[in-house]
Amino acid sequence: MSSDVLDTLYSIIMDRINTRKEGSYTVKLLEKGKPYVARKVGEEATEVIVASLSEGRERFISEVADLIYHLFVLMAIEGVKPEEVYEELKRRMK
Ligand SMILES: N=c1c2ncn([C@@H]3O[C@H](COP(=O)(O)OP(=O)(O)OP(=O)(O)O)[C@@H](O)[C@H]3O)c2ncn1[C@@H]1O[C@H](COP(=O)(O)O)[C@@H](O)[C@H]1O
Repeated sequence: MSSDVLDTLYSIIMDRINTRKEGSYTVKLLEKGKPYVARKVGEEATEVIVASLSEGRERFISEVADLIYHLFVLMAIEGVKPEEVYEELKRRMK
């Protein structure tokens, strides 16, 4: 997965948060609050597990994408940029 795609996704999420664009799912999530978004990340992770165990490759890819999107919305709420996570991952590289 290219980090360009992840960086672009994060930029779009930040744009939605800053402009409060009408009809935006990201804004809808934001309005529900951090605990809701955090729970949503948990739900999406569970859906990844179910897809992995019983729903096939395409469904698994789709659920991973859902998880990444919701995780990025939670990161935006926490004020954590993807670069900070990349740095942490790089630090762990052996
Ligand atoms: N990558 C995504 C993305 N992945 C998943 N989703 C949404 O996440 C939801 C997940 O589905 P669920 O069934 O779990 O949730 P739901 O029943 O729709 O909603 P809940 O009431 O449970 O919260 C769906 O509504 C999807 O449309 C996404 N929504 C937006 N994006 C990206 O975010 C950008 C901004 O989107 P908007 O904020 O909608 O403009 C888009 O350009 C995309 O790049």
